[in-house]
Amino acid sequence: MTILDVQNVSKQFGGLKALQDVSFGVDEGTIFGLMGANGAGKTTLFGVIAGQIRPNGGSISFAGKPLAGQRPDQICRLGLGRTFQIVRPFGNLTVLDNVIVSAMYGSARAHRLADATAAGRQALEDVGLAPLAGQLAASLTLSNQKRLEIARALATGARLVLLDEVMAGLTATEVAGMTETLFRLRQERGLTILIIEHVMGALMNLSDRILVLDHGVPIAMGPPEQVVADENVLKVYFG
Ligand SMILES: Nc1ncnc2c1ncn2[C@@H]1O[C@H](COP(=O)(O)OP(=O)(O)OP(=O)(O)O)[C@@H](O)[C@H]1O
Repeated sequence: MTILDVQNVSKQFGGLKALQDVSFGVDEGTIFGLMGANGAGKTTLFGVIAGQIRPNGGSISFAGKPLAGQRPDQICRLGLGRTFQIVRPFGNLTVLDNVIVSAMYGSARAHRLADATAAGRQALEDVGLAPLAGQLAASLTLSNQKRLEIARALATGARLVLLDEVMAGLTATEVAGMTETLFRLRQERGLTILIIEHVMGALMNLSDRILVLDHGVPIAMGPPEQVVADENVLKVYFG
């Protein structure tokens, strides 16, 4: 079943066409990769899907519901969460308090502190941060801050998460650990993941399907092995 349906989405910033007629569908419980050089439009596409950027054209539906005109908080409560390239935890709060705040905000609608705490603890468990629940978020390593970002998205009750470069700046061992965690989230939680990643090996390994953007234009889409052999992709990456 298609959980996210993007049809002919376009976005211009003044004269710059950041996205041109972008269409794709993401099946529930799959990992969908977004690939493209710096400035290709990947983060803009995340912003449009999450309701932070209004597109100039096209339509998006999530779990069968059109997202047009919905605010980011409304989209979040429908079960669509995102992380940002630059991690933004509440540094002065503990790891657990960070996810409790998310649980109170999102689709899980945990109004009682006990429910929010349970949802938060589960999210920390899911990303392997449970042992660090009592630490201040600011004291975490970059790798664990990225994990906390994912946990915050999960704690909102997200069924689909948009992950923006969660591998950036991590060591090879940390990348392997993160890859394993994302596979487990898909397997055990049935989570659907849309992922932007410049760490190519990880993107190829993780993704069921990949969309390649070049200056806002979709140039290839398919399974990783098909996309890396695509003539247009080779031209853009290797000239
Ligand atoms: N708010 C904005 N105002 C004007 N131009 C913007 C804005 N946001 C993005 N752009 C431009 O739109 C284009 C696409 O940017 P975007 O950040 O989506 O690319 P990206 O593929 O995510 O790049 P990166 O891999 O570097 O994060 C770029 O040329 C960028 O400069």
